[in-house]
Amino acid sequence: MDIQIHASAAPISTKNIGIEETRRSITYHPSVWGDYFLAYTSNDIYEHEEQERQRQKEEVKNLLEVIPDDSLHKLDLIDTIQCLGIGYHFETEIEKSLKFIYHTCHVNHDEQDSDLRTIALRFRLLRQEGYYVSCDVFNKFKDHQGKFDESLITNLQGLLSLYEAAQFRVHGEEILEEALKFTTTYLDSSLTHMSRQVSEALEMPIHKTLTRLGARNFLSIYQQDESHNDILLNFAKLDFNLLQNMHQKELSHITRWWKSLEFGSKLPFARDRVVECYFWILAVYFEPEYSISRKILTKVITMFSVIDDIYDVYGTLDELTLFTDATERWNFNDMDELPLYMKYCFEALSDVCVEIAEELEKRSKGYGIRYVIKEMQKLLGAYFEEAKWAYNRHIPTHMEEYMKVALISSGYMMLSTTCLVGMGELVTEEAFNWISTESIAAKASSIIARLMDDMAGHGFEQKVSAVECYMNEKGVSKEEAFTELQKLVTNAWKDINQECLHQTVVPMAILMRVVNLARAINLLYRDGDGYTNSKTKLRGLIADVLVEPVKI
Ligand SMILES: CC(C)=CCC/C(C)=C/CC/C(C)=C/COP(=O)(O)OP(=O)(O)O
Repeated sequence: MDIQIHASAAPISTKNIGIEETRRSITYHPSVWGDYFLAYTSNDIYEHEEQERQRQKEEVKNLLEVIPDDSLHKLDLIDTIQCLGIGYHFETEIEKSLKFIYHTCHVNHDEQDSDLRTIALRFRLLRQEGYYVSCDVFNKFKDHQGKFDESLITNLQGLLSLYEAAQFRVHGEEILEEALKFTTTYLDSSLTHMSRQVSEALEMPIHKTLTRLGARNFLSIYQQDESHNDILLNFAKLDFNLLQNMHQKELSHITRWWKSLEFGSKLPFARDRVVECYFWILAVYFEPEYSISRKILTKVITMFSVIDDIYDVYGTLDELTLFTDATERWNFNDMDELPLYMKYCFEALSDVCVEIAEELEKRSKGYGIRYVIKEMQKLLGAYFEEAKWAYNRHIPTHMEEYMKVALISSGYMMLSTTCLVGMGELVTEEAFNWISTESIAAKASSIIARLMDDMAGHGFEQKVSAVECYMNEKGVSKEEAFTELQKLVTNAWKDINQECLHQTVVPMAILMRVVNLARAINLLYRDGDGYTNSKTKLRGLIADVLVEPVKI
């Protein structure tokens, strides 16, 4: 762990004590990347590479057209295309095929002659697309005692497919709970030629995998598979590298913005994690059409990382009161009372908001800025509430009291709302309204973010967390609290799965941003706070996606 908490860390009353002595302080490790990405200014994609991409894309499209929708090969082809991270090129074709597959498998009840692998694969591909398929399709794999048939344990492909399908379970689907236990037990103990694929799946199922990381891993697994298709493999490699080029260039631009703020000298106490923030947002959208969204959301999350450090670490209670008041009024002319470091921060945040407003105006969606700023203000208010708890050494007596504030302070409601910016025609006032008030998935994603962050930070973060609240309220041990909070995280995933099966007022493309936010937090926080301590695991993941090209 690379965080050092200084001796004067405990929050204390500021009365009669010099401001500097009352400040909490934590030393974070410096940026892993520094100016590394600045160099990628002009790695333009050459015309001949773009032409080659188009040519190869047509070949893959032909494959999709040639294989009929009622053939089992079609399921495999769609799955491979999606795992290789190139599904975004063929959304229309895949959507059309899955629609056909959904209607025919429903109407014909033709499950009788399909094996476990096929049924589970079809189930997953359809649920991924938002189609409800009953989990009763797995009943036939149970024995007369109502348990999964032991003979299935030699069918590794089937088990793996069932394991991946079970990730899409919603509340009350007992058979999928059993399926998950059954498959995990046997996959865990399997040692076969499939072992790399199995161990990667156990580590991170497809449902929770970030598209770019998943593509990178699957590319090497697929390449080693003797039955691989060269058309798919070559296109996926080329596309991976061309996208990487584009992302590097964006990151160069964002690094320049970050350096221009000079926070390293103006707010030296704050975490310097702009590259990690970009990676976080790349998980939310990686496609070329969302370049502006990525730029904006990376700036927003980077700003809130600094602001989080102001509230959690550096700011005194008096300063935080002034800052919260000023941001509540959102008036940049009345910053005189703020300490200089807060002025710098507020100015930078305001500039980002002006950029957001301009972007929305360009597309005649000017109303969106109201929603964005309102969510930011709610977030700042929640940060302030938590700072007061810390200063007053208050631990909420009930989880309900804590979660009311902590769900907002997770920042995920604000990010879910702001991620609509730059999403073009998909964005409507209804969508803004729905995400910020009604979406079950956005709330679930916030629960996942808050609880995973609290479990990861337990024991060394100085702020109140769900772990202490739960232990206090229920009178249980830390271990029991972790088990229960983990269950809440699992349930939140079921909420997300459920909402993705309903026809909501927003298109699936919007809902997927919220799902992707949950995937990002799961990756970054499941083995501790991988964001703050980004020198080890996260550094490698960033290198895989943003530094190392795939060997052609
Ligand atoms: C993890 C999380 C809740 C992320 C929400 C998204 C968001 C606004 C990210 C900005 C960076 C940030 C505050 C990371 C969490 O730091 P931290 O672990 O110090 O967060 P905390 O102060 O809320 O515990």
